[in-house]
Amino acid sequence: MALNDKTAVVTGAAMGIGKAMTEILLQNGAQVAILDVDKTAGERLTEELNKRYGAEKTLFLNCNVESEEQIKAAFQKTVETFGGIDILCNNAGILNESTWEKIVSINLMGVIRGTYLALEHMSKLSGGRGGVIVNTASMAGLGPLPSCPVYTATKSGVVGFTRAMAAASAVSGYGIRINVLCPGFVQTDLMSNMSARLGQFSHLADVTQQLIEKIGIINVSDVADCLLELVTDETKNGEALMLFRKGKQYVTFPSFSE
Ligand SMILES: NC(=O)c1ccc[n+]([C@@H]2O[C@H](COP(=O)([O-])OP(=O)(O)OC[C@H]3O[C@@H](n4cnc5c(N)ncnc54)[C@H](O)[C@@H]3O)[C@@H](O)[C@H]2O)c1
Ligand SMILES: CCCCC[C@H](O)/C=C/C=C\C=C\C=C\[C@@H](O)[C@@H](O)CCCC(=O)O
Repeated sequence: MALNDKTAVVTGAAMGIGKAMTEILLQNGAQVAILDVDKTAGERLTEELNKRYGAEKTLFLNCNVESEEQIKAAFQKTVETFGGIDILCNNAGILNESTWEKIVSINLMGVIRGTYLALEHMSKLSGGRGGVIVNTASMAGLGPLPSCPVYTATKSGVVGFTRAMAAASAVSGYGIRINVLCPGFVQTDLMSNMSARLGQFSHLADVTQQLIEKIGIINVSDVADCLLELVTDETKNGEALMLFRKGKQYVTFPSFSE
């Protein structure tokens, strides 16, 4: 998929991985709706991007992915502004085991909500032009992080949901490819104040730090490069792309069909 004049929606786009995703999509010719709950960070980023890419290429929408009303309005405004949606990056996510219901509400339910709303705008069965959805999970969605059991559960859920939706899309003829990114540890704010984020599991902070040192930390640009691969390679549907310091790898899952 060439990105010139394609329209992308990125959630959690104001900082970290989402910001890097937004930038690589703009660099490759797309126009981007920047959705984030942090109005100040979103407006600051949009002002910076407008200077580099032109105001006609970006649209900031203050949006909490926990809110059906807000995300519905954001998608509608995106369609009104750019004429449609071709790419969705369900990226917004948090880590704080003390508020585990919020992790579920944002990391898993927010991805489901965004995907289902995108179907209404993107599916060829409902007048859309098809496209691609990339969900941001984590390596924790492939193997458990003992210090973050609910975060692990949400990311495992995103992997499973993505693979099921990709199969459903292929069989149904939605014309939408759906893939999942599983980064290892990435240098962003989500990695700060780790002990506080672990809640009742803060006693496992040292174990987690040892894992961080073992697996290593990558940059947001490494994740953005993998996003671009999943967006532009039209052979990719139902794929889980894992990336960490040693490199990237498409995950092979058990097959029960043989
Ligand atoms: N940093 C890592 O090590 C790492 C590794 C693998 C996966 N991830 C995942 O990558 C995604 C992005 O994380 P990050 O590391 O860039 O974190 P970050 O904290 O740097 O950025 C997260 C962004 O999402 C926004 N956000 C938070 N809650 C929101 C909500 N309810 N609605 C809309 N926007 C919201 C924040 O305002 C922020 O701009 C998350 O899903 C995270 O779980 C992160
Ligand atoms: C406190 C920071 C949390 C960051 C969350 C973010 O999503 C990053 C996750 C990165 C990596 C997760 C790796 C999970 C690995 C598990 O499979 C673990 O059980 C592997 C143990 C490997 C070993 O000990 O050899």
